[in-house]
Amino acid sequence: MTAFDVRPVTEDERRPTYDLLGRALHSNRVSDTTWARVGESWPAAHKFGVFERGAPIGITSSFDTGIAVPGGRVLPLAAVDGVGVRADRTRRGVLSALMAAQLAEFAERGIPLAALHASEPTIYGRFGYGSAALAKTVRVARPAARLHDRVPSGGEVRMLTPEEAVKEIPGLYRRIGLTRPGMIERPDLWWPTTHDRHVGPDGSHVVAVHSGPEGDDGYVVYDTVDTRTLDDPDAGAVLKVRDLHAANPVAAAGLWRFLLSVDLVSAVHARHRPVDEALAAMLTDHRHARTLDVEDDLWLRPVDVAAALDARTYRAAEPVVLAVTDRILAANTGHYEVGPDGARRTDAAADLALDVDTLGMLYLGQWSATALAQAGRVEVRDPAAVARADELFTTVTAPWNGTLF
Ligand SMILES: CC(=O)SCCNC(=O)CCNC(=O)[C@H](O)C(C)(C)COP(=O)(O)OP(=O)(O)OC[C@H]1O[C@@H](n2cnc3c(N)ncnc32)[C@H](O)[C@@H]1OP(=O)(O)O
Repeated sequence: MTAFDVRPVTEDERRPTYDLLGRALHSNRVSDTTWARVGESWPAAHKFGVFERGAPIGITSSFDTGIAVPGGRVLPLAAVDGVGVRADRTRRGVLSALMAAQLAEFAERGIPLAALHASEPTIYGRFGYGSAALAKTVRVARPAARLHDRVPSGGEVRMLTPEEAVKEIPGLYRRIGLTRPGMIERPDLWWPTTHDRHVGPDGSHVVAVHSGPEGDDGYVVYDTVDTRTLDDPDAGAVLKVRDLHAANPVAAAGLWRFLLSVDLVSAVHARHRPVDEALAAMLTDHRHARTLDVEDDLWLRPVDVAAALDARTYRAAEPVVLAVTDRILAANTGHYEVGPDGARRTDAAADLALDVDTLGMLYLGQWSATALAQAGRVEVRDPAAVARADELFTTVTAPWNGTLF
């Protein structure tokens, strides 16, 4: 493999590296107008590039934020929001060099966890990222879907103007808080593309807010796609949910009740929803809410294994000793005792052995130790330890990220 010279991106290289990423992801070259709007979301900080004759051929980017872990603590997170290699320079180790440099920098800065959304699931395991939270795509039939009588009710829904949405939604997301393991804080630099997310590229998105006795406590961003054709003039529109967060069950029910009440809509389509969202259970006939797909959502990389393991809570069970192998950040390789009192390094013999990417899969509670052992990802040295690890790592609420970055 060729050794590539990885270095931090400079201020002047922000736009060329943004263009490189856009090209790698097959989006159109960014116009001056778009760059004026989204450029501030692409600072030089925390970006690494590989360059040839002054031009970037590979780029990796991240921003600092916080992630909720089981038990509710919010840990520093490096959110990897862009990785791309120029098409004529792929498969010769550019990404590998970028990832190694980026992970070393995260470790040096003492960041315990890194995360990303993967364009393809085969890429990131080798760098220690594991598929840690899944998400589902759900399609609700309209007007057939009806909420049953006992679904919580109360409060009201009001629609915002685009200007109000841009102003109010960041604060509302913050106030709603990180209600599930895997959710992240959305820093200021994430929001400028809110013009695209919350207003829509051409003002096509709708934002509605739910208010309860304590004030605003939930919101939904959606747009509609007209599916009528000459052959099917009654097809109506499909309402696509882009972003929906609620602080409590009344707000969640109120937002879904609103979505299901919008006229001239034949289906409500929501991608990237929590796998255990109770929508089907809210309906009189739960077949009117079909899960179309379950896909990998958040990929998590323990950067400081000891700190990450010690930061989450565990359910009551006898401790287990994990032997963790990390081929990139070698300092993580070692044995860790994990129990209800936390986690610490140990010299004791290991009950279970796993690579650091599998630890990423286990960490937020999405995958059980049993499933990971059955899949050959956890090597079982003491069979009794598998059930203990299941109990320790299980979470009542499924993890979910819910933020596109
Ligand atoms: C977090 C995000 O931003 S997700 C978006 C990721 N970006 C994209 O998908 C844009 C399009 N793709 C690209 O830019 C590039 O192909 C990248 C970034 C995915 C890979 O970059 P490369 O420089 O080719 O990766 P590199 O040469 O270091 O490959 C490392 C290993 O991963 C494998 N690999 C890399 N990309 C892929 C892929 N798309 N599918 C399967 N294997 C892959 C390589 O074969 C190599 O395997 P090996 O170690 O067994 O030899």
